[in-house]
Amino acid sequence: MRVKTEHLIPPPSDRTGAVLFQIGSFSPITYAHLRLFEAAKDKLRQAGFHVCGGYLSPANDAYKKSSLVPATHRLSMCRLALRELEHIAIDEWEARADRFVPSYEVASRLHTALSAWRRHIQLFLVCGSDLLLSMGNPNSWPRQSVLKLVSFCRFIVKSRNGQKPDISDDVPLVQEVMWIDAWVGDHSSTLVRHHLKRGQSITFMTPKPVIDYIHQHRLYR
Ligand SMILES: Nc1ncnc2c1ncn2[C@@H]1O[C@H](COP(=O)(O)OP(=O)(O)OP(=O)(O)O)[C@@H](O)[C@H]1O
Ligand SMILES: NC(=O)c1ccc[n+]([C@@H]2O[C@H](COP(=O)(O)O)[C@@H](O)[C@H]2O)c1
Repeated sequence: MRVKTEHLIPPPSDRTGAVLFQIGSFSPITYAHLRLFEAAKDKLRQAGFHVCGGYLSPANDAYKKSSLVPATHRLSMCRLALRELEHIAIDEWEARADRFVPSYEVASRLHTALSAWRRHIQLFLVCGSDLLLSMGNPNSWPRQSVLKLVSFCRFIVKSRNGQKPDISDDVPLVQEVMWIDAWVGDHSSTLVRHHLKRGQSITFMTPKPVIDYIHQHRLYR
C-alpha cells in the first residue's frame, strides 16, 4: 500500500516542512485527537516550520487491547472524523497488516515516502504525555523499538491529566520533546465508551457522523 502524499502542502524551497502523525487505538476517535493535530500545527508554525499536513495510523487488531473494536470500524470512524480536518489522511497500512506493527515501522515507512516526496521534511509524532510515558516501560516498549522510533521522528507532546514527565528521568531514550501549550481538552476514548455503556449522550465528544456510525453498528454497548 502506497503512502498518500496528495493531501500534503509542499513546503517552499527555503523552509523545512513538518509532517505530523498520530498512532493509537482510536476506539473511538474523539475531538481530543483532532484538537491534538490543530494544536501541534500551531506550535510548529510558531517554531518556524511550514506545516505540510499529516497522518493518522490506527493500531492493528493484533495490538489486542480489550477496548479495540475491529480495525474496519475504527478506520471507518476515523475517516468520518477526518472530514473535519484538512491535510490529514489516514494511513491504513498498520491497521490492515496481518500482524502487530511496532510504531517504528509506521514511522520508517512514512519517513521513506516523505524523503522521496520532498527534501527537508521533518516527521513529528504527535501524542499525549501518557503515550510518551509508556515508552519508558520496556515491557510494552522494548528499548530497540523506542530507539528506532526516535531515529525517524521528533516528538510533539501534550501534557495529559496534569502530568508533565521529566524526559531525562522517565523516558531518557526520547531525549527531546516539543511541548504543546494550547488547549486540547480532556476527552478520552475511555470516557466515550463509559458514556455509551451507561446509555449516556456522547454529543460533542466526537463528531456527529462518528456518533451516528457507533449507534448504527451498535458499538461499545
Ligand atoms: N485529551 C487528550 N489530551 C492529550 N492527548 C490525548 C488526548 N486524548 C488522546 N490523546 C492522545 O492521542 C493518542 C491516541 O490515543 P488513544 O487512541 O489511545 O486515545 P485515548 O483517549 O487515550 O484512548 P483510551 O482512553 O482508550 O486509552 C495518544 O497519543 C494519546 O495520548
Ligand atoms: N513496540 C511498539 O512499537 C509499541 C508498543 C506499545 C504500543 N505501541 C503503540 O502505541 C499506541 C498506544 O495506543 P493506546 O494508547 O491506545 O494503547 C498504539 O498505536 C500501539 O500500536 C507500540
